[in-house]
Amino acid sequence: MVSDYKLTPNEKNVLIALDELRTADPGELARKAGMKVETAMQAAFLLDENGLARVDEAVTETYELTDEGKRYADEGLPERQIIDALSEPTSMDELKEMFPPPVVGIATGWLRRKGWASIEKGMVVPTGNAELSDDEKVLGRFGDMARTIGELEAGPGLIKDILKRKLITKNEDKCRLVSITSQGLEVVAAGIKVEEEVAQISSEMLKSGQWKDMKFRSYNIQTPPRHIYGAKVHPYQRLIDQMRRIFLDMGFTEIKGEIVQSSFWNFDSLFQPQDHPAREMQDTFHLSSRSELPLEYKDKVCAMHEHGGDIDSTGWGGNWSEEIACKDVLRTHTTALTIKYLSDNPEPPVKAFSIDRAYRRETIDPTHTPEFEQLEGVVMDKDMSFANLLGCLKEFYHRMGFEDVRFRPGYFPYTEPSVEPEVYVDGLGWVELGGAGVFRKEVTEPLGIKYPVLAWGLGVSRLAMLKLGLKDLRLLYQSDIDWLRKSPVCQL
Ligand SMILES: N[C@@H](Cc1ccccc1)C(=O)O
Repeated sequence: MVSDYKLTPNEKNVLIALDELRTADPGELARKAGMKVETAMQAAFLLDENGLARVDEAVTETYELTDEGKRYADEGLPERQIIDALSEPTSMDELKEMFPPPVVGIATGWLRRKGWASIEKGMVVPTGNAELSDDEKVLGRFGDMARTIGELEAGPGLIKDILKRKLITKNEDKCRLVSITSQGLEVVAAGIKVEEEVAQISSEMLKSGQWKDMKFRSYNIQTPPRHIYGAKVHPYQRLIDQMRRIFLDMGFTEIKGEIVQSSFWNFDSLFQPQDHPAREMQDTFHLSSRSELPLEYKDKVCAMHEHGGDIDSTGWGGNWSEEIACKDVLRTHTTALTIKYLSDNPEPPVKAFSIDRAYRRETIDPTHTPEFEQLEGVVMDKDMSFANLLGCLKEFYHRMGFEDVRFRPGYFPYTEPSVEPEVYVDGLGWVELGGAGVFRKEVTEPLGIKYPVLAWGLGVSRLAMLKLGLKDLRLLYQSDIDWLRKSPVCQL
């Protein structure tokens, strides 16, 4: 048994109060023990842990009248209002003149159900028996207060019917009850001495020697401390920063750019045909604004699309429309940024990356959001080869902690060859993480780029899901405080 010397003065006072009350709600208990409710409950929980008291949680359900319910409680239910006004068979049309049509609509069904009237050939015929019905009795018992089902003297079926009519709402109130256990009673019976305990020693006490006669509160090193959650960087931002760091460490320059891009930079400069399905309304956010087309490139891009320009290519054929190219879109990939950057910086070497948002018309689900981050990068230099591309991506994924990386053949209108990098994750297998390739001549030539360009666009949120063990990527954007607190700062 727990002997009383281990109890704090608050626990002792609460126990003494409980000895008299036996069972009490927090307010009562605090009043009796002469302390604040929080202090009393803190002590009650400690007593509960030691088996001297019990804290129970109970849920009380109460019901309250809605505005409509209040009105009917005063004026009578629609069926009551109607039956009181009828002395003889009356047609529905007449009723609708006497009462607002919604009231008539609601009432007729109930008139029949309650046996107050029958409906015969469009006429409402009173049966002559319209005693106070159970639901009316219940409505009458509220008197403008929240009531329990017991106070309302109603069965669950009746309450359900009235809830369905939206005349009342249900509230659930949680309340606690503290009661003393037999062990607690024994402790009180054995006698409790309440002594002030000192939690902190002061220099005064030391100087005066007072401390010798004082009782000090002992430490309980078993009590789990309250969790303290320090401020920290959002886990998703932390991963983004880590990816950025890796590319900066590898000697890349970070580039930034506009979210709104012309179709020219988002699609045409990347040799994406103007009838490409990705350009359709259902895939892309189209804007009503337009941009000027860059004079130095537009004719060359046009020639490349229409007939392959001056290189050994057939182009896509047909007419390339300036009208389509100047329409603005929310960038559907960050490749729009890298291609523009390359056209501004055609001299080798170029090593650039961006980590930023892209926008596509996706229906939101656990693995899709209309806004998402991409990690885009390009390397342009003399003698760059496809093997350099694979090496670069492998290095990145290794630095992100993925040991096994492989590449599957892919297709993008702007790269040849094209690949889709995949990493191996225990329990999931190979997971695809974006696209990469070497820019086609059809892309580089009109922009005056003379050397091979290695390019990639990687999914960032997918990588974050893998690193953070998430099944739903929406969590990355929702700032769920509980998840944020629990997510560790160091990922192993
Ligand atoms: N832009 C492509 C990725 C990609 C970028 C660069 C080269 C090849 C592919 C996408 O969004 O899916």
